[in-house]
Amino acid sequence: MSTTVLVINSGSSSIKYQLIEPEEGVVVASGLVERIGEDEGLLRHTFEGVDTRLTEPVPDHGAGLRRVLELFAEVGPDLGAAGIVAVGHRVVQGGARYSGPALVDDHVLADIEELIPLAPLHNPPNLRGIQVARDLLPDVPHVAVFDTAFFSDLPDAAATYALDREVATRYRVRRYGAHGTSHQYVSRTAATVVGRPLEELRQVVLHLGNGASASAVAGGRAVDTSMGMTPLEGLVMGTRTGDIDPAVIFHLSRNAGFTIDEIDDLFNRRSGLKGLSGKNDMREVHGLVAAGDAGARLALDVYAHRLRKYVGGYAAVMGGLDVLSFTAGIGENDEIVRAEALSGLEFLGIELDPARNAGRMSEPKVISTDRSRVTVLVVPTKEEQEIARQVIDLV
Ligand SMILES: Nc1ncnc2c1ncn2[C@@H]1O[C@H](COP(=O)(O)OP(=O)(O)O)[C@@H](O)[C@H]1O
Ligand SMILES: CC(=O)OP(=O)(O)O
Ligand SMILES: [Mg+2]
Repeated sequence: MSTTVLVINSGSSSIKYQLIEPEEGVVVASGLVERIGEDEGLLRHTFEGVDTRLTEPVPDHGAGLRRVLELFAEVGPDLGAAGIVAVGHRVVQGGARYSGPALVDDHVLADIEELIPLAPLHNPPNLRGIQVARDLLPDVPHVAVFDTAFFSDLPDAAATYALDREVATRYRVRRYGAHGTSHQYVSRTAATVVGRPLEELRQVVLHLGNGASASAVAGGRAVDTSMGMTPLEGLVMGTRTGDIDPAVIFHLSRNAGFTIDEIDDLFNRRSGLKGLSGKNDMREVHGLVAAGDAGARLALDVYAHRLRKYVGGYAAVMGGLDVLSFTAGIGENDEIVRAEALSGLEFLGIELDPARNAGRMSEPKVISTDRSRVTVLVVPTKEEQEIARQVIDLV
């Protein structure tokens, strides 16, 4: 029986999981619980090429994870006999304390709980996932792998808000970033794909999923990233505003009678693509655009405009650009967004090849022309496999 790691990625409304043989890079089983907390939850469990799909209410992340472990017992593989040496947990916010993975103990749990204000949508389900998994699999080590770790040594100029220093220090207000496991994996993989040393490359990574973020990676080190103190800042996302003038908060509070919680809900859950078009899924936005919907067209324009600003800004931060990679649900699958995000950036040396850009990618692929000065790639992210690798390194 080979060594396996169970990886649990508890998102704001979903749980993704994989049972992985890290040395061989083999995914033994995988699955997804979506729409947690809604009327009907969706579950998919894949083992030996067979998909088991279920629709049933999943009230919260604890219930979702218990159901996942039942599915392992019902459909296989048997977790007791699967050779699990550790469980890896994605945790979004590790604050300034964690620059690498950590063996979960009571101190680490207390830290994750204490950091909830800095990732209110993500750390609570992450914490719940760890608690339930520890109860159900008490005999193996559990490891937390933090989204913020890759950004823990961001240059001060990029990490610091121009805010009163005493207030910022006392309340730990700075930029922590997120999606770091993905940005790290993709930037390292991109160097391999272009066949050049990581140390030589100035890279931009665009992680475009439901949450979305951009990073500038110079010589393998993150030098800037678009998510800030929380995963609300930066790019336009499925339901989040990304960058917005903070004075909008004062305005809505003073002049429109919104409470702080209502503004939080508005910015995090009712904005972004959903706020502009009514749909948070990019596939549905395209459907509306094709039917001539003006709100959806504007949503796509705002989305692409924001991306172009970040690409240009990060090229300026690094004094040039060698490699740009797209990843995550939209980045891997959406040729229209990829093309619109880079249109007009020929002056930076970016030239997309329409034929190479066409279609959905499940393997790393070059999508720029041979004469493009910047090599543009699609690199499917493998957050779960990267987490498993870091877990094995630690235990
Ligand atoms: N074929 C596709 N074309 C365009 N967008 C897609 C496609 N498939 C998925 N997406 C987008 O990817 C998003 C999910 O991305 P993913 O990286 O799985 O996000 P998360 O990890 O944040 O849940 C969906 O909300 C949708 O907008
Ligand atoms: C940090 C973050 O936004 O994560 P996700 O994309 O999984 O919501
Ligand atoms: Mg994700």
